[in-house]
Amino acid sequence: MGLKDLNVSGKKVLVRVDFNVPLDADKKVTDDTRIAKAAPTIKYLLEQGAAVILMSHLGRPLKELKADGSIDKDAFSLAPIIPTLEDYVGCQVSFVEDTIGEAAKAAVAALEPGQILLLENTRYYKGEEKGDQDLAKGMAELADVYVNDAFGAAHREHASTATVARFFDAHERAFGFLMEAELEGAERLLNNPERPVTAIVGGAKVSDKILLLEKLLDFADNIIIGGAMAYTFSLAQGGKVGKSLVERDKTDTALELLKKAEAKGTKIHLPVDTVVGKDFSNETPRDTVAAGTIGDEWEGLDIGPESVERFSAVIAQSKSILWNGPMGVFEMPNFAIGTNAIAKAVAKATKDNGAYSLIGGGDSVSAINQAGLADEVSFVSTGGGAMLELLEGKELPGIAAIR
Ligand SMILES: Nc1ncnc2c1ncn2[C@@H]1O[C@H](COP(=O)(O)OP(=O)(O)O)[C@@H](O)[C@H]1O
Ligand SMILES: O=C(OP(=O)(O)O)[C@H](O)COP(=O)(O)O
Repeated sequence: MGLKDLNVSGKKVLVRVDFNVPLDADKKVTDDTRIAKAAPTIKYLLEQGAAVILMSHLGRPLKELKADGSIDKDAFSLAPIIPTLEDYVGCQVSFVEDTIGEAAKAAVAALEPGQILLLENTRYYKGEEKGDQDLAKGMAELADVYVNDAFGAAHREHASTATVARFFDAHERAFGFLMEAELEGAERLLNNPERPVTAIVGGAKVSDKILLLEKLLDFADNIIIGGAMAYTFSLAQGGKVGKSLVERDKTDTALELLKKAEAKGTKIHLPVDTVVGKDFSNETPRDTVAAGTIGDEWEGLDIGPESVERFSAVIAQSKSILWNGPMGVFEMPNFAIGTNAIAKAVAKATKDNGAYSLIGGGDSVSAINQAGLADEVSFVSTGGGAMLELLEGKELPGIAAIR
């Protein structure tokens, strides 16, 4: 059922959004794409006379607990995003410091049609990531209607993205406008993409994404690997990776992937050089070294110039391009050069070669915005892992639950 088919007038509508946005040290939103893209659904619901209850996760609070084992509420509260959200929806947003329970119920009871309430981070509850029934029931009790517009989290079978939908009848649940647009954006890559197809994968979520790469072998002609992902491959091939971010238990997976790629005729392109730093800061001393020769005191923070040249040549030949995951720590200007150069190469292939280019992922979108090239690619997706899994041919849990 589409959003416009729902009867929402005078109803309380629970909307799962993905407001997992990057925040700086002052808690300012540094890239508001996910908020901007969720706004049309929220505004439509308000115009129809609904009271809107928003819920989202932010980061991974249970994986980064404080020393005393408690949740770091200064780091993971959704409250700091409110000013940005208010700018986009054009009205005040109230906030409750819980996702379910008495405080949330009271805040919802006070909510009038045309008003918005934001619930606190869904991941403060252990049950969220387990898809817990009781937690989902607590969420469902707050509303008459459920809308899922959190494409970026649609690959997670969590209480707020999947389980909760099952507490609503078919005429009480729908996708939001962003979710619909994302599915359309993926369509062109899913259905007979023009070849060669090149997937560019980088970023930091190595264990999340390394298994997805195997599925991409069926889909892509070329896979370019950069970011932290590349060091796990380098280590697997016997290279020295110093202090670089690696996942040692994934080296066998990496080697198997290289073998399978060869058997399937998919070309894997790994960096041949890397920019290293002494520590994880912009001002740290830096150097460029051959891949696999990183000294013990150094960590890889960007791809090097020779890799940029080789990757750009592959991108220039491509007719369909999927990119998730920055090539380096682009948040630090000294290590953003590789990511910016690849962004330029993707924009150029789109313009000169008529390639269809899709870029997805919270940080990847932030990187393309930072490079000033978001308008020069074909489609900017709010999902990274979600988009990769969709293109893998999976029905995402967040989508299945609505359907
Ligand atoms: N070599 C590297 N070492 C450490 N972190 C890296 C490296 N390269 C990229 N990153 C980090 O990866 C993060 C993005 O990863 P990820 O979450 O997988 O991407 P997305 O949000 O686009 O899906 C960025 O914050 C970036 O700084
Ligand atoms: O940022 C997200 O994913 P992405 O990094 O793949 O774009 C989503 O909000 C999902 O977050 P998660 O990977 O912690 O489940």
